[in-house]
Amino acid sequence: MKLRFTKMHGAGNDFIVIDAIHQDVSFSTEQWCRLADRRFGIGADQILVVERPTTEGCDFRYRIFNSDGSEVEQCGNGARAFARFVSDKGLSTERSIRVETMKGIIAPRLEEDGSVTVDMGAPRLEPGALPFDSAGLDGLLEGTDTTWPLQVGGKTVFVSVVSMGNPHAVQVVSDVESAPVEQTGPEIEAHPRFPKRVNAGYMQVVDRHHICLRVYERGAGETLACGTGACAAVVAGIRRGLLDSPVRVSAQGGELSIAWAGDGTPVYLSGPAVTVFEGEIEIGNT
Ligand SMILES: N[C@H](CCC[C@H](N)C(=O)O)C(=O)O
Repeated sequence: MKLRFTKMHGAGNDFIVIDAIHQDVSFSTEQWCRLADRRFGIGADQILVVERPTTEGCDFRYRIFNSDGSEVEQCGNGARAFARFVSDKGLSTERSIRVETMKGIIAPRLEEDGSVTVDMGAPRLEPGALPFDSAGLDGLLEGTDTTWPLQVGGKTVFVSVVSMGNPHAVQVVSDVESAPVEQTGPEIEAHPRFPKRVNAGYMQVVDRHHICLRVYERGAGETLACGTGACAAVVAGIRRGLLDSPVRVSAQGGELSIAWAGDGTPVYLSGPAVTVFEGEIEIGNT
């Protein structure tokens, strides 16, 4: 079958976006992987699928597939691209929309300056939300209840665990450029204390309103930016008394802005959403 798609990115985190309202899109894991493959397919970190809503009061349903074919709960950079896509394609005439995901409802808003701001919902910090197996660990590091000692590469690293719908383990490093992302990212992603795996964040605190961040993403490897990773890092930094909202997040692919007013309130993610090209691809039946 011929599949129409749009290639997009948000701060270098790149996506294939598919209108599944006007196309039949029910692919196997292998087909998702082939589409995302940078040599045998189109190439992307994630594939974003636009569907009709199943929840009252929502405008769309938003499904997310990592490049390894795994379907996941949330994608922050993708939410901005999603909002730009449905507007540009005339699927919505509203500047603000409500979108249901596997884990909750998000609300992207198209801004006058071309950026997109997303209400990503409230973070969850209890280990069971990720899930994270904290059995036998003494998590109260520096008086926080989000930071836990994790055995990685024969050493103990202290990670803050935050769920933005999807799971994040964020550590503070002195310099992101020299952080062991490639060496320890895969081990943290697949760590047995994260039964559904985890996104591994490495955050350098520049000042109380600015961090640099790298993320080794679950199911995709290191990406040039990670929206939910930026949310999780700022939440962790604020709770550890290192940051004050709003926070500028410098990723390798661009800048994001995060605002959070504290426990029980939503995290707001702002940043770019760029269309790169439109395309069609012939995809086999298996
Ligand atoms: N790899 C993530 C999904 C994509 C998140 C990221 N691209 C973002 O912008 O939030 C996971 O498996 O939870």
